[in-house]
Amino acid sequence: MAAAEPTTRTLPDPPPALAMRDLIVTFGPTRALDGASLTVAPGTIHGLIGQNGAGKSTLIKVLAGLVTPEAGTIALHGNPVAGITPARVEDLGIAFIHQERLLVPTATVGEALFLGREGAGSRFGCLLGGLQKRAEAAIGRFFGIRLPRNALIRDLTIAQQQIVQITRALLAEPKIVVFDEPTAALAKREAEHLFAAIARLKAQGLTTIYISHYLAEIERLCDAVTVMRNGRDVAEVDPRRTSTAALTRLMVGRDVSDLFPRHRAEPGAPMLALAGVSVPPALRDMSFVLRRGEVLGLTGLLGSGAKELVQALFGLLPIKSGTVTVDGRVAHVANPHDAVRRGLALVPENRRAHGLALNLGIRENLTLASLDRVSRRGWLDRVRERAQALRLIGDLQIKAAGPEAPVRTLSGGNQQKVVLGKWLAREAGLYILDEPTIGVDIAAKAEIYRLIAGLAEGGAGILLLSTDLDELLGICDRVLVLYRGAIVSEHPTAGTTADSLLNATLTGAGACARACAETSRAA
Ligand SMILES: Nc1ncnc2c1ncn2[C@@H]1O[C@H](COP(=O)(O)OP(=O)(O)OP(=O)(O)O)[C@@H](O)[C@H]1O
Repeated sequence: MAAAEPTTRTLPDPPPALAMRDLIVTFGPTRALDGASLTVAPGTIHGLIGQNGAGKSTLIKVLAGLVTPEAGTIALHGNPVAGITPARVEDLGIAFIHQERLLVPTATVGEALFLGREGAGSRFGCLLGGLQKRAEAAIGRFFGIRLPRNALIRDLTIAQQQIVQITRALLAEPKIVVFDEPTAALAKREAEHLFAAIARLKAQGLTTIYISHYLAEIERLCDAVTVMRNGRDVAEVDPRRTSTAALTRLMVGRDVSDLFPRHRAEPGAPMLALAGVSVPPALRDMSFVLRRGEVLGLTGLLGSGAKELVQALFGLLPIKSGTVTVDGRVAHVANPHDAVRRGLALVPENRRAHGLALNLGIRENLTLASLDRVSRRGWLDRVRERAQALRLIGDLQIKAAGPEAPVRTLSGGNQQKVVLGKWLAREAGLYILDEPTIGVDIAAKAEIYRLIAGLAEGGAGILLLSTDLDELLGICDRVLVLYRGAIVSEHPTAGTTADSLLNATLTGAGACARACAETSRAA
């Protein structure tokens, strides 16, 4: 008799950390989830991608107990769970890191981490020294870094604030952490810190769900990615073995070629010229010219002054010295109203706060800034207004139940498109666009770039503030780099690489000081 073969016993696979199955969620006429499923293996970083309105946030809201599905099941680590409510989420071991910063600006790091948590204070109130020590220990344990001592939340960079927010979530010892577009507000260098932190959490055994529109981040960080389209999961793939083009095709349902159109307008007369403009303490001695038909990029790290420049041009910060010329005339822009009167359109970064009337419909929001264009002798021409709104909804692929749907019912990315559409409809002479494509999906990005190129070809001047270096190189004619309140270099985009641009933003290396001097002379 032959000797018995040694038996090899394979351990069964552990159950998924999370298994959501066949979820249905309906909002009025919209099926936000139409049989969506998501399976996440324990200890992995799992990406979730899809076009604006695909249903990603709704899926996560079901997990957070904020939306109750009409059908479907949820299991955590192999155990079915029913009736998730926001109050039970922490006990279930799930933590959510949202885009919006929810920390109190005037709190210390210790207070932000521990107050409101059980066992945080003592009965003598907050023993600040004690909290401080515990805060340092917790941040050190999870992230291996130290934050400035005694700093208030408002003194921290956005990345540092995010670290505090994540640490606060981790103190509840979750097993699953969900990040919803965590890098939207981060400069490139800060995003690197966050990626390192997420990798560290994985090494500590945590399961992460990561939602992002940046496919490069998904490819770099995630072990698997679920692609959603129209309320369903259409694929789960290994992002490291799937090309960006293939991921895009899965999301959009077709190829998106030519993300960046090349507009070929010959720059015309100066549209905006700054000469020696100072906005203390943020900016000093800024000089540049933006011509008609030109897309001029502006970039810099947080604190570089780029944001303040945009605010000053729109009359939101006082200009102390120097001159601003718009279309050949010296302009004293004291407030946003003045700015609009002079033909300036600003698309702000914080669109939800500044750009939208959330309770009004899409049609009304789209035409708010351009009522004069859709009115005749003081009367609103409803037919023209509706036609214009429908055109923009089509151009920007705004996903909604219809043109009258209240803007608050749109997904985040679709709300962004409405603000952008509102200003594009105005057909201004000079556009200042602050991070116009953050939170916007790749197909809509291509459309927004096409619209920007179209505006430039039509003779508008466009100042594009962005931290997305590929976007700057893809759409601009030139890029100005700001560093600590001054323009340090100017880069014609032809022949410039993302690496050299990144280097300039990080180090302030003044590559083309001469070119800047030339433009200021031209002013
Ligand atoms: N409270 C609501 N009322 C009505 N419709 C809603 C509501 N919340 C979401 N929707 C709709 O459900 C669909 C899915 O939205 P969801 O926010 O889940 O998309 P998303 O994939 O997260 O998009 P984005 O990338 O823009 O954040 C969209 O068509 C949206 O308009």
